Amino acid sequence: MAQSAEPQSITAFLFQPQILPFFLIAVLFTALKIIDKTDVPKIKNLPEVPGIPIFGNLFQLGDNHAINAQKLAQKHGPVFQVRLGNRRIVFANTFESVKNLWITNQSALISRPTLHTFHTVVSSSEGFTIGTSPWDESCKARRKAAATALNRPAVQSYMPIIDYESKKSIKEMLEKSKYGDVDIDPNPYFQRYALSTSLTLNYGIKIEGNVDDSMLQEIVHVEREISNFRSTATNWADYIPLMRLWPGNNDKPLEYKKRRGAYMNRLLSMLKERIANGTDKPCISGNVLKDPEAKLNDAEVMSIGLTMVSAGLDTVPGNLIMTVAYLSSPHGQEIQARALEEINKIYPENDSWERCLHEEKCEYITALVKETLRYWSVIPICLPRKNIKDIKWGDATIPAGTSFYMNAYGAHYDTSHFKSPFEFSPDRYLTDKTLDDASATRGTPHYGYGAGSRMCIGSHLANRELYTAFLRLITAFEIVPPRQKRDEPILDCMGCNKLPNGLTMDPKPFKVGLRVRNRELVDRWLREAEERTKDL
Ligand code: HEM
Repeated sequence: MAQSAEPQSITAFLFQPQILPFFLIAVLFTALKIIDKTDVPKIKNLPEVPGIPIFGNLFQLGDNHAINAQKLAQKHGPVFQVRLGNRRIVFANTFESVKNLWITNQSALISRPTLHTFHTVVSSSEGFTIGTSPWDESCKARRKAAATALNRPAVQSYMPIIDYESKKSIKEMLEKSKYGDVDIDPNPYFQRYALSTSLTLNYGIKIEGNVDDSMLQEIVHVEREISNFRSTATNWADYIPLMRLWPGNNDKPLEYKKRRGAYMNRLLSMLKERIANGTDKPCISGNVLKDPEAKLNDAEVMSIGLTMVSAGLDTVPGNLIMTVAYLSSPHGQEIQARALEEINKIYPENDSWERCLHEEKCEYITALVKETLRYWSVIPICLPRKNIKDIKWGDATIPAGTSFYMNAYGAHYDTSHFKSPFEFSPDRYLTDKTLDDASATRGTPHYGYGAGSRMCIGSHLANRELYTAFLRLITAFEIVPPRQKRDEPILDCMGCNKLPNGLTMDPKPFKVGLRVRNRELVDRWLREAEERTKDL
């Protein structure tokens, strides 16, 4: 009797009007303490941006993490810690701090964190790409296989594909612009250029149709949506587990997962069918599937396929078309004139279209490619990393298991490293007489491809795609502003982006005019490329 009366009396005590408010506050406080725990405790001696319970610094970083983190760095220093929901994140915001953490500490900073929306929802059946995989034996094997297939000599052997695809895009641009009479949006031509190149490399299957090809449009659309699920800024449910319970929270990710699964499985079955019929063409996944010694299982072959389809799809066209936009501006006219002069000096016989397949002799175009990768910073917050060993930063020890975000935009617009970073200036990357920025030509030129142990393994391929496209576009066309004011591009790296909190830049639509420089010559270059690639 006495035992059953005791709890009742405690309840009665707590529910007294003068006690209840204190009791509720205590309950709330304890609940907050439990929910509000971060994966990694506060790191001592590392500046911290003060945040609020549950959300941490999500509101301060807002819908443009790159710009807002750069502003926070002015107050808290180049490297600081924030809390995004229950995650502790170390942000690096300057060129030097990225170099120290990503390059000097590359063996420690080799893994990637997993995030709920992308890893648990979108990737539950097809698995992760290489760039989203934590470091383990499987990731190592996939990365090695893909890196071997994308190394410099391998990429040289793919130049016929780049020859074919760039010819095809320029030919279609000529036709759609009615040889310069109509302004056009260059984006779809370069989306096909990038995707068809990757599909040919990986599956031996190219996009046969024009830019309205339905498979092209489906893949471009779905991969863009999925890249937003990968963004470190858009999905608050990644950081606040309670938000995952919100009805409908997973509907969109699940829809796109299904749509992606459909074309990924179709591409793999097409390849397997061709292998069975003996009609397949040499390609990366085909080589793995046919190799009896291959150490990769089916899931790993799918992961390489996912990587090849997605990795260059937003990045190559984003860089290409935004520099085409810039070239149409008044300063862009000067850059085109300079580039053309340099190309004509090296290739007085007008054979640059063919020679660029074997050599990269025009230093000015190489510099234009580098400046493109810096200025447009198409992945403003680089793919996230996680350290597998403690890392020292000043007096702080950042424990293994912490997530790191590289503010590539902040590093590219760091005035202590780049002179006049807001100017688009290929000259800063010329090695001789270095006109305006000596520091940029030493060591790592930019972080467009990331840095260190998990740096982009597609950079040789992407560089060749960009170099070939710029050289061919500049020799074929005078790129001029559009006729209508409303079609004019926005020429700053943040203003031009439809989706500043996405993983990759999504350029706002614009048009340019393309005046053919010498129709006879362009027709000849197109014919020759067609002849060279007729068996592809
Ligand atoms: C201009 C085009 C491209 C840009 C700007 C770009 C940029 C990047 C960046 C910033 C990273 C993260 C690196 C890091 O964490 O340090 C990355 C990773 C990666 N990229 Fe690219 N990329 C491009 C094209 C490509 C292409 C064409 C491919 C392959 C076909 C590719 C394959 C990869 C892979 C596999 C990774 C993951 C590496 C890893 O996690 O170990 N990329 N890329």
